[in-house]
Amino acid sequence: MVLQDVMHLVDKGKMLPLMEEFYTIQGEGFHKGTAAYFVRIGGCDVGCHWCDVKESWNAETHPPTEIEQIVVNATKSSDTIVITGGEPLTWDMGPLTKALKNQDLNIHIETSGAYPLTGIWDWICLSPKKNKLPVGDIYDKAHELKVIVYNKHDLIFAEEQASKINDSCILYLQPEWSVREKVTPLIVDYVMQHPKWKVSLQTHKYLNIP
Ligand SMILES: C[S@@+](CC[C@H](N)C(=O)[O-])C[C@H]1O[C@@H](n2cnc3c(N)ncnc32)[C@H](O)[C@@H]1O
Ligand SMILES: Nc1nc2[nH]cc(C(=O)O)c2c(=O)[nH]1
Ligand code: SF4
Ligand SMILES: [Mg+2]
Repeated sequence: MVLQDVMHLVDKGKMLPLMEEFYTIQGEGFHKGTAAYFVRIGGCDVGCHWCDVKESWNAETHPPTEIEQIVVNATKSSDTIVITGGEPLTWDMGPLTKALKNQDLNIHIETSGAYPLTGIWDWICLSPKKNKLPVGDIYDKAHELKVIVYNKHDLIFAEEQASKINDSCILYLQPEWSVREKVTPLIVDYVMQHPKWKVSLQTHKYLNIP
């Protein structure tokens, strides 16, 4: 396929820069402990300095992959597919999620919400970032809000974000991994004093799984 055709298909969400796919246990948030097939799409310009997948940022380093291929692989492994990245909403998620839905799969997204919400989702995990805030109506649609806590100020940011979210949304505070020993006690105290929040840990890192 010539480059122009590939770019056109990526633009339409029919091909996506695929970084990796793996069958594992959802480590974070509401569905932690549940087996799921992860699809990691390359490309993100949000620039979190503590991001644990910086290799995902440059979309050009990840091969444009036909969504049909992603669906074939996903169908073999699990009923639950987690689309993550990178920032999946960099791309049009309509075609991929429609194709996965046709296979009767549960489709979850991990997103910063920095770009408009596209696609059909059974579960939306919104993890907002200060340097590129969520856009559009994702605050009305998110099922869980997962704020990463790197320092004390992030608790103020968490409350600002919670004030914008829908009433059914489940609220999580998750320690930033590199400072977990310092911030986890802060989060524990905060959740006991503000019990509308729950603690989320990156349990896959404790389990030594992807
Ligand atoms: C790598 S991101 C990809 C999806 C999307 N770009 C986002 O940020 O939501 C997946 C999840 O990991 C979280 N995360 C990334 N780096 C982390 C770190 N160092 N410690 C804790 N959580 C982290 C993100 O906030 C997000 O909830
Ligand atoms: N096991 C596992 N659970 C996760 N939950 C969210 C992840 C992500 O990187 O989006 C992730 C991940 O990378 N691995
Ligand atoms: S938005 Fe997500 S992928 Fe992008 S830098 Fe932040 S944590 Fe990493
Ligand atoms: Mg991860």
